[in-house]
Amino acid sequence: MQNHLQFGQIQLIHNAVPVEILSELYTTLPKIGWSFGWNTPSNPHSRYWHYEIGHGGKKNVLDVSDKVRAHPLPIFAKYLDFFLQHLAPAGTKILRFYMNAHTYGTDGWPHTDTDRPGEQTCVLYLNHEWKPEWGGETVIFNKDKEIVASVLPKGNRILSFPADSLHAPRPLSKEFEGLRIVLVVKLAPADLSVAN
Ligand SMILES: O=C(O)CCC(=O)C(=O)O
Ligand SMILES: [Fe+2]
Repeated sequence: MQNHLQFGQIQLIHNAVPVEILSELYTTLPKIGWSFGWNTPSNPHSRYWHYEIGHGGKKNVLDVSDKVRAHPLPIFAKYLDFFLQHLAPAGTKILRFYMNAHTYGTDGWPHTDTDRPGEQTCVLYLNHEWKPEWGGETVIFNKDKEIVASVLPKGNRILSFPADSLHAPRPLSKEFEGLRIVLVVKLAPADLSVAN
């Protein structure tokens, strides 16, 4: 089914990306110059690894697709085009586009991605293999701060959820010796007012 991503829903899309795009992403990952120190305003002390592609911050309401397409590594434009053509509803705007990575000890923290209602976050997981004992789930909370979704970061799945809902990447266990990598795209629907 095409363009089945729905704003306002929590959705987990399996085998989300075609194998050509996925394998190019995997071969690109070792070339990424990660920088350490990214954090979420809800806890500036909880820092982790980050690689910026779209250069849109939390307050951004403008489409950053052109910046993604201008990135020197062409795979990000390929992912973006696939995403817009096959997953996102017509007219979707791309507000943010980046990669994050966590190692053991660099805990995620509960946060919202925006205060503006109607936007959506899509997390593509980029670890080939994931074992339950490694932890690192993404959890999503409801308004009563109860967990309503908990998803293991298995490669080639996209978790899509309303960007103003509280969520967190959970800590990794000491057994996990690698990088837990995600490519995150934040979206606004075609008809969303950008007045706020
Ligand atoms: O890594 C995750 O599971 C979630 C990422 C996230 O919440 C974010 O980048 O805003
Ligand atoms: Fe987030």
